[in-house]
Amino acid sequence: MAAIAADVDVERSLRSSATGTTRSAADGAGRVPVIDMSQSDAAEAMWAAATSVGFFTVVNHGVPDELIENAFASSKQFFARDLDAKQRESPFAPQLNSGFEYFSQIRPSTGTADQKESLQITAREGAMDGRWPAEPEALQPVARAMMEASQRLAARILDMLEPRACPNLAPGTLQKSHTLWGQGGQCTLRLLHYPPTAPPEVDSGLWRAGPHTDWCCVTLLYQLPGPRAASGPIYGVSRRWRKRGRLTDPPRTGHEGLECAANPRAGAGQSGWLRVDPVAGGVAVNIGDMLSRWADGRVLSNLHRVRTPTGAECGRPRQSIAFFMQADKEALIESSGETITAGDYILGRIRSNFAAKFGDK
Ligand SMILES: O=C(O)CCC(=O)C(=O)O
Ligand SMILES: [Fe+2]
Repeated sequence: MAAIAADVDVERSLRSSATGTTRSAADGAGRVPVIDMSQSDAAEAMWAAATSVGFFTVVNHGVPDELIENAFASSKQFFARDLDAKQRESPFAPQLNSGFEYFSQIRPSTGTADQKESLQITAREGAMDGRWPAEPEALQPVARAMMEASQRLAARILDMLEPRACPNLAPGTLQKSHTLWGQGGQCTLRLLHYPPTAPPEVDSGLWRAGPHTDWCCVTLLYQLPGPRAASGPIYGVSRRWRKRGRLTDPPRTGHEGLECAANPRAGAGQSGWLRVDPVAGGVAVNIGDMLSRWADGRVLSNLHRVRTPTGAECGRPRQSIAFFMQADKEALIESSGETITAGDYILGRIRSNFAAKFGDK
């Protein structure tokens, strides 16, 4: 499977350079583009973002504020439970990409376990049987609703990118290839919790999430502060800060730390890491390897990572929610390189991150 090996090699090649520098946001360079989905030029702006940094934030995206808030609340309650209960009620099934995992994802770029716990919910028939946690009770219905709203948004995004990214596909192919809860379903909602880090662990060589590319077509990444923190037309910046002319550096909450960089395949070398700080009312979006393959490289996935907290950020947790738009198992990802089913592709990438869970050496 040359396709899988090539994509994993991009991550592995970072081992010696994974600690590249973070560009300061003070000069405005630290922000990824914000795209207003309600504007008529949204598709144009999205194409520009997808073919440069590969990361952007969408606003007016249609996912209800209250749903996002409820999802974060249920997630918080779930992670506050005993480790034993989480493991017992939601056993991790690596081949299904489903269940609860605790400090067990080893990124090829680092060789160390991400400092996080996560609940993976894959929308395939039977995948969550015996894996839905009993508490909080609201988690299952909220997660299902989040999946539906996220899949709708991701489908809109794919529709907007498809004519330029995959001109040879029949219109609508991308969105039709991503279904929820069928036998071949592979879309995954991931609730993430990065526990507080104590100052001595800083510079330990550990990452909240080591540098990687995503395996999917597109990822929607919900960050905190959530929707209600928006207080004015300049997304993510409170009135008080705007008055003082501080447009690019809103108050820190400790939930920050996500950074992105261009894919080394872009040929521009390592261009440096940009901050993808939470934008109130916005959802961060990034291009994954599956879309990049389908588009024959017309769009590139990007690297991203969650750095370890420093200074005053220490002692604070990070919560995020990711939705991975991954094509159904039988979907054929055709490219000029190798044609591979989406099922084989995802399985290969899971294996590269959870080798021990498969009993691999
Ligand atoms: O928590 C985050 O923001 C990043 C999560 C992520 O990149 C992933 O799970 O693939
Ligand atoms: Fe990711």
